Amino acid sequence: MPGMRKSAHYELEFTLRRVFGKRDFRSVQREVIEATLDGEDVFLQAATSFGKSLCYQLPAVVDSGITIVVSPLLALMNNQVASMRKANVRVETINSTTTATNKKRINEDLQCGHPLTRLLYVTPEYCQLDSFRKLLRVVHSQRELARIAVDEAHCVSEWGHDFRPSFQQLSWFKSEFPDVPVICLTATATKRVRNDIIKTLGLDASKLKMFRMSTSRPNLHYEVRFKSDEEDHYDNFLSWLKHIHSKRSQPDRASQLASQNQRPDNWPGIVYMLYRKDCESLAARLRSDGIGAKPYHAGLPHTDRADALAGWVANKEGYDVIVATTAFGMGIDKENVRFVVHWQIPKSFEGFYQEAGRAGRDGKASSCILYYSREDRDRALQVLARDQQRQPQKGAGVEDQRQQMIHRLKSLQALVEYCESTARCRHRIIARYFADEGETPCGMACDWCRDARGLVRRKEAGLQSEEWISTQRDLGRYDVDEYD
Ligand SMILES: Nc1ncnc2c1ncn2[C@@H]1O[C@H](COP(=O)(O)OP(=O)(O)OP(=O)(O)O)[C@@H](O)[C@H]1O
Repeated sequence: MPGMRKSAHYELEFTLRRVFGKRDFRSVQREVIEATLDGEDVFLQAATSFGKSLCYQLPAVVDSGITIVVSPLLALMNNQVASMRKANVRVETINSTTTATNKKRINEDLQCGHPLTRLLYVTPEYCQLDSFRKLLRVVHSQRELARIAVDEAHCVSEWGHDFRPSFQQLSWFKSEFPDVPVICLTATATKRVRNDIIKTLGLDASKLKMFRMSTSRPNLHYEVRFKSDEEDHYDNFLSWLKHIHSKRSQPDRASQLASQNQRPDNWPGIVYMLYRKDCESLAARLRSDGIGAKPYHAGLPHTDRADALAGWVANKEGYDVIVATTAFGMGIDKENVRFVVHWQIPKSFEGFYQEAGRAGRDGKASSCILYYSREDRDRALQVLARDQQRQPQKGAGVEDQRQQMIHRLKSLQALVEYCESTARCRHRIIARYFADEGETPCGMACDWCRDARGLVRRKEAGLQSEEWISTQRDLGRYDVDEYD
């Protein structure tokens, strides 16, 4: 069985340089890779942009057999597949956009029992199909099923209990193939979520190799901007962006950028919205003001989404800013994302950290701005209350769902505290949420550390008072649409 060979036999450094084009391993990458190659089950929790994917991609290249990667989002799968293909690794994905011809070709590769495919990205829903399971049994019988990687493993806990129950069925892998190592990777898991993932996947906690790294992203500049329903914060955002463009357009800077083949207005970023319809209208509004913006959400045709992602990744003119729902985010890897803006308070603390984590993956300073209003806070709480009412009151899984609701509420409350806080470094607040005891270097990389008094002033001027909010709430002013 792959994984029985000891990792010492593999040319890890050579493959890192030759195939992945990296000079050195980052901290613990080597240890994680060695553990999974030695056949251990592994749990890796590390900050966004740490380089978790390499920890299953490199073993897939050096080891024999195929690695199945369970991945939650289409954009993430396509992004990863594209980057592995650039490195000439045989990688495939089966998802809703795979053509019948390609699916047939991939299935035939599996059916022969000795697949040439090194990595196969699939959704948890696909893993439930009998036809796919049958093929995996064939591969396993030939000792060619190298390992199972569960990417963005927190989804097992966060989504598995309600709208994507297939995550809960992933225990099938361990019960069917106990000898095949599993590697779980996530940037965001509280202790409860970690335990839930381990239990759900049927892993033995006492044998599991656990690697927990810091959540800290010191190059991200966190900032909360305050707003209310009374005013449109579009102008605030637009003038901020235009100011950056104009600084980059000054003659010296512009000629420097031109010599590097860069445009002054290529300041790539993502604006996150809660509602699909708002993505299109905001992108159109930005375009009418001269910003190259494209919408991205699950309701758009696949071709439009693929075009938006490809143009943005390639820094193409007209594709500088993606206005997206959370369908775009988790795991997306583009190195020069200079800003992530949340147009409203996101649904969870984890979601906020994940999405903000798309910024600054090249290590350079990048802005993470969250526009916060108390009206949006109340809307988010209303959505939660409504979802709670819709839950079944009896039957299997009720207790799991109840616990899940409690977690969602706690996570949202923690994010509200993050937004309302004027007493602590934002990097520190994030570290505390994830019970991360390591260093949280900030310097001036958050609005509190930069100017705590100014923050208090802006908060007082920008937010509606709690009295006003509660009166409006009683009048039913914060009725909500469905989220994406
Ligand atoms: N050892 C390394 N040296 C240099 N760059 C690396 C190394 N390992 C990974 N990277 C790069 O770091 C970037 C982030 O890696 P990756 O996408 O795997 O992050 P991640 O940990 O999965 O983050 P997220 O949780 O945000 O998805 C990629 O561009 C990758 O090529």
